[in-house]
Amino acid sequence: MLELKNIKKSFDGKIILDNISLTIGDGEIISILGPSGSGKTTLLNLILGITDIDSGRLIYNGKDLTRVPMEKRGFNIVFQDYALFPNLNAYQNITYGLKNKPGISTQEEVEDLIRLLNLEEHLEKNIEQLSGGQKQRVALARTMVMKPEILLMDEPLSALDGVIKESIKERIKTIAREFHLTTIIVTHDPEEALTLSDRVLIINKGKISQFGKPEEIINKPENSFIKEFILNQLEIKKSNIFTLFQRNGTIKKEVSSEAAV
Ligand SMILES: Nc1ncnc2c1ncn2[C@@H]1O[C@H](COP(=O)(O)OP(=O)(O)OP(=O)(O)O)[C@@H](O)[C@H]1O
Repeated sequence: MLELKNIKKSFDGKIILDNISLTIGDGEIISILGPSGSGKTTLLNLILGITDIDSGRLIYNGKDLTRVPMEKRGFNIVFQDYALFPNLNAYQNITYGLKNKPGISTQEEVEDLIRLLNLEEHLEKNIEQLSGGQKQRVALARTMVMKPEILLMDEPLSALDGVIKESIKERIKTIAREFHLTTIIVTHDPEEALTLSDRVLIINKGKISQFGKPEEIINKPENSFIKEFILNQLEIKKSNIFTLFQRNGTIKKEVSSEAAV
């Protein structure tokens, strides 16, 4: 269990995160959702340990990690740009971390992960020969072989589109379930957050706006920010799709106008 207690962070005298308190259960998939500049990445970095917490406490399974350095927390991150080594092939990237911590994953476990992420055919390829989705899977495998206590992901789907996005989303869910791995994902996309996670943490201007299951957020939005910003975005998306369908003549007029309201 990961507990955040009254966490505060300022940069240059400006409060970025204000009194963040929440508890995340083992094996939960959590999305941190909010507009640009709301403090999502800062919160992820505080949990990871690359940014210091000003005040408040971070507790993992009863142990106070607030001042514990990043490398001793046992959490690991998949960065938005994947941060793969361009001079190494896919397999060398996946197993890179094992050089410093040999034996953390057995050969069999590495192979299982490669299979789970469907990377068998791509192991010999250089990084520039991989598609965005393949790079994302290599980055995920590289992080997973290190058996993180908690998996952190910063905008893992933002560089992907359509079918690839859906397939990576499913793989993240599979990995989290299979390994009973607490997974915390930053996103600015409500649809992504609501379809990927067990619970969604919505932050606005550094404060928690709502923290709940996707159905609670949809059915019981707690304040006007959730209603106006988050649900509005979903409505706009829906209505854009229907407008496009209507323009293409691929949907009946009466259905589209009802759904677009
Ligand atoms: N190292 C830093 N020094 C000074 N200000 C910072 C630093 N890191 C972040 N900030 C500021 O903190 C605020 C929150 O940034 P953060 O990156 O956490 O937001 P975000 O919600 O992840 O935004 P985005 O969706 O645009 O990535 C921003 O105003 C940003 O300029």
